[in-house]
Amino acid sequence: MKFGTLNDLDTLKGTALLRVDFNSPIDPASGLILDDKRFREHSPTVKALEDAKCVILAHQSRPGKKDFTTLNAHAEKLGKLIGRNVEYIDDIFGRCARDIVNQMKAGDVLMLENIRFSAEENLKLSGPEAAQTHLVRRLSAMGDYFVNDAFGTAHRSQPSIVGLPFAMKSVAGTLMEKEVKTLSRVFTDAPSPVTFVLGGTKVDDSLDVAKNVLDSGIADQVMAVGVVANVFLFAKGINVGDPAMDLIRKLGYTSEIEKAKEILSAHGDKVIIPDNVAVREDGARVEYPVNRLPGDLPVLDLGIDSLAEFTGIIKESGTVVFNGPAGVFEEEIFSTGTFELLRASAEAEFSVVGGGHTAVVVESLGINDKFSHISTGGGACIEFLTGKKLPAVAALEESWQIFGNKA
Ligand SMILES: Nc1ncnc2c1ncn2[C@@H]1O[C@H](COP(=O)(O)OP(=O)(O)OP(=O)(O)O)[C@@H](O)[C@H]1O
Ligand SMILES: O=C(O)[C@H](O)COP(=O)(O)O
Repeated sequence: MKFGTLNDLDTLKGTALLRVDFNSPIDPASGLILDDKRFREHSPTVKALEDAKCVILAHQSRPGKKDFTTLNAHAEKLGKLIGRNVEYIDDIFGRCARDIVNQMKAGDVLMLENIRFSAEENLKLSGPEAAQTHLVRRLSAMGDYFVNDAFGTAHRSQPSIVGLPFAMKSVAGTLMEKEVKTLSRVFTDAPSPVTFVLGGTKVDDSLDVAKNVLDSGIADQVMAVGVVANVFLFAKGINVGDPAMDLIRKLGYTSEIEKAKEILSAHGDKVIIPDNVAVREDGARVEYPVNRLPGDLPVLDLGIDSLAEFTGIIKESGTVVFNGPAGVFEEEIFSTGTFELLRASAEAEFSVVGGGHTAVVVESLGINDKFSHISTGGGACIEFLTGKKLPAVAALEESWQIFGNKA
């Protein structure tokens, strides 16, 4: 099945409901939005809708979290970036929101309140169920068509993501289209050899990706770094020490060790694991071979010898997919592995970065232009790479079947 895009719509006039993902890091003290990547990435879609009355639906964080807040600053930031007035209203589908939408003129942009302020948006529902929520019924009555550009939220089965496509004609925005097309290339015509570098702390997701890409033959090799490497090392019978094991336990990943063992027994020769690592000893970076690690020191980065081996393999790769840092890069002495692996990956013919932390590092190193693609998705990108169809994509495809060719 295929989904519709902006090019498939007969007209980009009328009232467009545009779902974006502006969820961004926010400074708790000042309330300032600290990173505008997602704003920059959604701008082309907002611009493409310049003849429409553009009603933006977005979220910031989740209920219960400190950065769960209103979208006033988000409207301001978008306005500055696109050089147009973006009006913000502290309402989602109530009388005030409906009145203001009714008064909009072509070319106006309106940002509704954080859609997760509506309790229903925080439910996990199927598309048809979600289409029956008050939220979707009210919102769909306010627009002529729906544009989903929120790739970063594409892995959530929430009403604005999966319900609106069942209630009205819906298409993907330019960012959604670009993300799906580029990430799909990893599965289809990626230049070989294909190397996945999987690090960071999300061990369960990373092991799912590793299993999918090795079972299916998409990856020629998987490099494990960060906490993911520690789990593989332990699965291989290496004592990574108490601090690393405590962290694995604290993150709830003890059961992942079994999964890592299964991957190693099926594809052991294709899983590349560090031979030497860096630990903190008396406040300094000290390197050890993994089979001579002192049991009481935390493993915080790839060692230099393994780094040389890993960058060598990356340099021979046609495609590199990088998700999750190689160490505690926030501390300068443990940033070498992450920085150097990213610099090497940027040189590959086809280079893709996923994961919020990793994308921020790439931008701070000033090598963002060298990568073929830096995904705006954290969880969405990694779930895509596990080979599952994302709920947002499935809903857009269904929608195109239902409404696509009808006026
Ligand atoms: N060996 C290690 N021990 C402890 N923490 C580590 C280690 N290696 C990496 N990390 C930590 O992993 C964190 C990032 O992991 P995460 O899986 O969240 O990355 P990401 O997928 O790029 O980001 P996001 O969750 O924002 O999408 C960093 O804060 C880093 O300090
Ligand atoms: O940043 C993200 O991953 C998306 O905005 C989704 O946010 P969530 O994990 O709170 O659903």
